[in-house]
Order: sequence, then structure tokens, then C-alpha cells
Amino acid sequence: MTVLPASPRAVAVEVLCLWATTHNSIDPLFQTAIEQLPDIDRGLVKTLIYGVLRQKEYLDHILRTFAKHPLRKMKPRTLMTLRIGVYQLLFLSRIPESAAVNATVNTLKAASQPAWLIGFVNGILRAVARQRTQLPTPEQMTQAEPPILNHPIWLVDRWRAEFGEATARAICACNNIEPPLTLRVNRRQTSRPLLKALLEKSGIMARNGFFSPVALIIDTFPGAVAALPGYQQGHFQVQDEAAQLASLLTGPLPARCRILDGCAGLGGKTSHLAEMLPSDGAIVAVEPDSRRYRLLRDNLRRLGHNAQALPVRADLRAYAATRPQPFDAILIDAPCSGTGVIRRQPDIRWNRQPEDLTPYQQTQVHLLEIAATLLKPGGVLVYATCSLEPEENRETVRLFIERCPCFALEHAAAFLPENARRLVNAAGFFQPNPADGMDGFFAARLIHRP
Ligand SMILES: C[S@@+](CC[C@H](N)C(=O)[O-])C[C@H]1O[C@@H](n2cnc3c(N)ncnc32)[C@H](O)[C@@H]1O
Repeated sequence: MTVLPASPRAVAVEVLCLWATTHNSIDPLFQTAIEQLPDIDRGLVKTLIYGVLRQKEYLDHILRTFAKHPLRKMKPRTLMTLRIGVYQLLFLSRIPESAAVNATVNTLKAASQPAWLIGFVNGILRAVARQRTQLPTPEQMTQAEPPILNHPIWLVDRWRAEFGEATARAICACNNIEPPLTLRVNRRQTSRPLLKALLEKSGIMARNGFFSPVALIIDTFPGAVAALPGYQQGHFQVQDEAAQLASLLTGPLPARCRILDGCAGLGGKTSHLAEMLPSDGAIVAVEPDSRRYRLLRDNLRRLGHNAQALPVRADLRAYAATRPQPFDAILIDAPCSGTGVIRRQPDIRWNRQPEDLTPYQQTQVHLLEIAATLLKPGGVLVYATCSLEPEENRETVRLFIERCPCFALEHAAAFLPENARRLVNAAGFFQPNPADGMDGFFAARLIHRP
């Protein structure tokens, strides 16, 4: 196993090189890499990695005007070092120019790169630094022909077709800036005003979310979430407003109800549903991935839901084979392309391909069909994704109803708070996109009609 060097810029270069060669998800690569770093350096590593992924096309456009050598012929280390250097010069005004250039060039020295290469990178970064006030801004480049939107063209074209030119551009613009940190207040432990006051006591300013009545938004917080006041005590869960609203489509939950979260992940929605349960209700949360299952268990414990929530490590098919008692409501928050959460996971735009959508759709329909066998007659089935793609959303629902015609769509608006009703479209789907100020999401409420 490679031993990663300790300077934050060198770690950022290594992680981006690993990403460029594997196209694995950036978050686990980043989390593993920072294990060896002191807390103080972690924020900068994240800013550099995520920033470069959010501005990759723009940075490359700038680099092309300075480098005679074609970018596509550069080794990943050279290109990533240049991108990280230019990102600091053009986006991080708090970093002095000399530090941005020298510390970045030093990563090449530490990696024993040849002197000519170090000189080449140094020369480009110094030239960018000298001319930076005359360079076109990212905003100006969005008006260029063709525009630089920092997304692959196939994805932008899909959004143009689905949402129109203006919204497609607005989605790209939102995906290119760092999103706020959004918390869901755990009302079993505290309240929104109390948590807000607790955060403010530590100098952390939070504002109420507009759409979800339990959302608190922290616009800038570079530190670790686990260090926030109230985290260890289970006063909140990190969760975007869109995801908070999606869980509400399962409600209202009747007395003695049994709920199933069929794709529980880390338990963001399981814990919300557990909070919504009546005192005699219960929820089973199924998750096959061992790392996620461990975090799911930890989260349920931290948030105080142990008595009512049962985590099960299994995939949904294996769990269904155990013939559990039927459920009153089931949530299938399915694996998907994740094109709605690109602002939080910027690598997704570069990692996905159009041909990925059909396999996701097949899995989604399959999971819904299994869920249908586990539901009580008259029960509620909520289907959700964090995708913006129709194949994974309305098309999945259409295919499912075609195969299971005893299910019917219920309009989502009646189950959402007043402020969020405008996020429901004419068909009755809850479907916000990043231009609405939250993650892109999709949720449908389906009723079993025996
Ligand atoms: C979108 S994530 C769920 C996020 C979660 N509901 C939350 O709010 O934090 C989808 C999850 O489905 C899980 N998954 C994938 N295939 C599955 C299957 N066959 N059965 C059950 N879960 C599955 C994945 O491991 C992943 O954690």
C-alpha cells in the first residue's frame, strides 16, 4: 500500500491522481487519505480536491492558454499539480501567491520528479499568478461560445432537454459552488431554536431552512461535523433539505405501525422515520454494505433510536427471503446515478456515463418489485432517488406500475409542509433540483390498492 506524504497539497495531488486512474468515488478516497493528516490540514485538502473537481474544465481552459504542451498528453501527477496550483491562485484569495506556487511545486520535489518538469510547472504557475487579474472569470466563461459549465456535455444536454436551457445552466452553476452544511434537528432530543442557540454559543451561525421545518443551515463550516456541538449527543443528523422532505411522503404513520427502510445506507432517512414513529411503532433498516451498515448502527445509537429501529445487514432480496411480517409502509431510497447531488459529490459528473442509467433502472424496478411483496394490503410504498434523470425516476415508477398494476401514484403535495409544495410537479412527484437551493431529488408515493 502507498504511504501518502503528509503535506496537504501532496495528499490532494495523490488523491486526485488515484481518482483519475481508477474513477472510484472521491469521498472514500479522500476519507482514507486524511486519516494520517492532522485536523488542521484536512479542510485545505478537501477544498483543493473538491474545488478542482468542481472547476476542472475552467482550470483546464486557463492552463491551455499558458501550457504549450497539450493537457491530454500530461501525466496525471503533472496535470493535477497544475490544476491544484491554478485553483489556489484563482479561487483561494486567503492563500498568498508565493505559498500557492511554492508549496504546490514542492509536492513535485517530494515525489522526486525531474528538474525540467518542476521548472515547467513552476513557470506556468508563476505566469498565471502574474496575469491572474486579466484572466476571464468562471462566470464570464459561462457566457462564452461554447460555454464552460464544468460538466460533461452529454449531461448538460440531458438537463437542457428535461428542464430547459436556463434551469440546466442554473443547475450547473449551483453544482460548481460549495453547498452549505444542512442539519436535520432530532426532535426527540432537542428543537430547532435550542440547537441553533447551542451552535451560536460556539460561534457557529446557523439559519432556518425554508422548506423543511427541522432544517438548520450552516453556510460556512470548514471543520469536522463530529466536532459540532450536539453531534455526540445525537441532537442532529447531517441531511439536505430535499432528503428531509422525501421521508415525509411515508406519513402519517399509524399506531403500532411497522416500517421498512429497504435501502438504509448510513441511516439518514431511517433515523428520520424512527423519529416520526408513534411510541409503539418499529422500523427495520436493511443495508448490505458492511461499512455503511456499521455507520447505520452507530448513527441509530447516537441519535437514540435503538429501541425502535432494528438494523439488518442484508440485501433486500435476502431479507425478503426471511419472510418478515408485512409492513405498513416501505421506503426504497434506491441506488442511483446521483446526478442530483453533484454539488456535494463533484466527481459524479465525471464518473458517470449515459449507459449507466439502464442498469440503475433495472435495479430500481427490481427493488420496488421485492418491496411490493413485503407490503400490507393498502400499504404505502415510497420510492426515492437523488438522481435528476427521468429513466431513474418517472420511468422507473412507470415500469413498476406496469408490472405491479395494484399500485397507484398519490400526489405528493398533501404530505409536505406548505413551503415545500411547490417542489411537487404536475404529475405528483416531489422533484426539487439544485436550482431550488437544495440537492436534486425525486420521490413518489405509491399506494397499494388491493
Ligand atoms: C441512496 S443510498 C441510501 C441512502 C439512505 N437511505 C440515506 O438516507 O442515508 C442506497 C443504498 O442502497 C444500498 N443497496 C444497494 N443495493 C441494495 C439491495 N439490493 N438491497 C438493499 N440495499 C441495497 C446501498 O448500499 C446504499 O447504501
